[in-house]
Amino acid sequence: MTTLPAADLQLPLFVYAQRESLTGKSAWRSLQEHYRDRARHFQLARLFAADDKRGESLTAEAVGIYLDYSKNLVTSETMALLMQLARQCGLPDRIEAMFRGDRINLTENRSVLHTALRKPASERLVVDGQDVVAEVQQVLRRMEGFARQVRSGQWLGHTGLPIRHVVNIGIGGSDLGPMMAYEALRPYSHDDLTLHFVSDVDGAAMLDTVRGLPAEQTLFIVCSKTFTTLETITNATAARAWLVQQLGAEEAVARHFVGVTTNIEEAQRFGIDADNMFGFWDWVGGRYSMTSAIGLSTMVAIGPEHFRAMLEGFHAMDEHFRSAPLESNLPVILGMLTVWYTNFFGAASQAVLPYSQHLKRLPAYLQQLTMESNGKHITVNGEPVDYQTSPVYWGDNGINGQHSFYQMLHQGTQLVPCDFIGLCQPQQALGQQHELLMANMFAQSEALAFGKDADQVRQEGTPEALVPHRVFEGNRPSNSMLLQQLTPYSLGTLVALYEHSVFTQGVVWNIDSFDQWGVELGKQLAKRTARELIDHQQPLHHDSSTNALIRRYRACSTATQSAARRQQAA
Ligand SMILES: O=P(O)(O)OC[C@H]1O[C@](O)(CO)[C@@H](O)[C@@H]1O
Repeated sequence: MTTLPAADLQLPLFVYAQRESLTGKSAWRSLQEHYRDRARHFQLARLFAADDKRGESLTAEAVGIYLDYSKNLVTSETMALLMQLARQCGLPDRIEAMFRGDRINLTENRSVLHTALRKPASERLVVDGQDVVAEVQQVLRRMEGFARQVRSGQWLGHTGLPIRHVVNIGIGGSDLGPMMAYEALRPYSHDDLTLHFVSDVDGAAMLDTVRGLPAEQTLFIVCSKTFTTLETITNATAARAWLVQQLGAEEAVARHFVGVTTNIEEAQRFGIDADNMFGFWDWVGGRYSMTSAIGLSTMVAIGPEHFRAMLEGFHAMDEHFRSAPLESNLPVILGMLTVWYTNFFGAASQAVLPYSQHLKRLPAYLQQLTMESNGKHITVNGEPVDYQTSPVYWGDNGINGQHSFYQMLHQGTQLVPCDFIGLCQPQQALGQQHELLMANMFAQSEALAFGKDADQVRQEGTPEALVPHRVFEGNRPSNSMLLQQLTPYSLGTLVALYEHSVFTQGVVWNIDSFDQWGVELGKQLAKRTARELIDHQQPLHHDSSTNALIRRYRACSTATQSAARRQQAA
């Protein structure tokens, strides 16, 4: 955690703080009027009936992603007002400031340069006297050398055997991106290598993973930006003990552990060899780090060439975000639509529904990206907001969702804008199953938008008593995104699309999307509580609920331990 002297914060705050509150801006007030007088009465069926080109005009396309936002509760007037709001919030300048390396992470006084991680090697970006692109490329080349050795079987374990299993130990941004990418790009993965991910400090996670793994062919990649995260260090310590016990030699650690971190000293203290360390920089936020060395497991799985293709996809979307007019800028459109539903329709959540088995971890990845970034109620000026910020992002593989929570999307009482994501071509075809999959995606967005009225239900011969139950009101908004195919490149474009949508929202809400102070208190309390759970003599000074829970836990665990001892003795 960085604690900054107040003086350090003066300059950036002065530059970026918005003097006029969001709700005082003229575009905000125009949107309020627009909502009150017109938009809250919008009916998608009527909007489509009035304009037979709507399904083609309210679309945008860039770097291989086709975005259809016509099934949203908007008109071209709404979109124009939203873009006006984005401009009044200074979005174009803020985009430039981020790409330039200004310290836009105000509360930590840091640049935000994940976009530099995917810049082509031929470019330069000098920040604080350092060419960050050159530094990035240097680490990438080391990662490539290492990945090639592991993939080709040249990197040998302690007993001289090649690596067959790679265990990524990390949590949050040091886990979710690599895990999501591994799932998404399985068809690109090396046949002889299996990746595993351990994040949870629940011992079951590590035990389940190592059970049956051949230690002599297993490599652990310990990923932690700070190298102080309790869960990761605890799991890495357990993994090291397991390895040493299995192979009977402390020296084995050098061939079976690599570290990815910004905190080289701490990783060395842990026992990771300097040669086995891959660094990155404090200007890469954890949830924005899958294109840094945190992506080492991804690179080992899919190979350096595919990893570079993924970086190119990210970069293509970065450039689009930086240069396209706001009106046709995919991340801006997506971000401003979220602002529209959150702040004017009062939507509290946003569903992400990929129609792709391989994108099944995308919603989990996006939960951290969106909510750790924008789940805040204090503006960069240090004042509480008087409007809502991040909605709850949630979702699952769309087809599975249809048989689980879509009932609520269609007939529940809450408005839940949906992002449908589909592919024109499957990674691997199986008969006509892809057509069936995509038919479902198109059908769901159509059903949500247009529903089915009582007359239609009656015409189907439905008994009168059931009619109200079988009516679909429709008018439920969604975006549909089509990618040609799921490739390393297109995955990069998709993830960068959401990164920049989150940025857009954060700029409008005038919050720092790049800190995460809200995770600290729980961590501090857990440390103290862990001591109390281990040492039952420690006095308890919590509230009465927490004290009672701890006492109950102590009693249960003591009883279980005594029973286990009795069983052993018998
Ligand atoms: O990579 P680290 O430093 O272990 O942090 C892991 C995760 O923990 C968090 O700091 C939240 O506690 C995330 O922002 C981060 O991605």
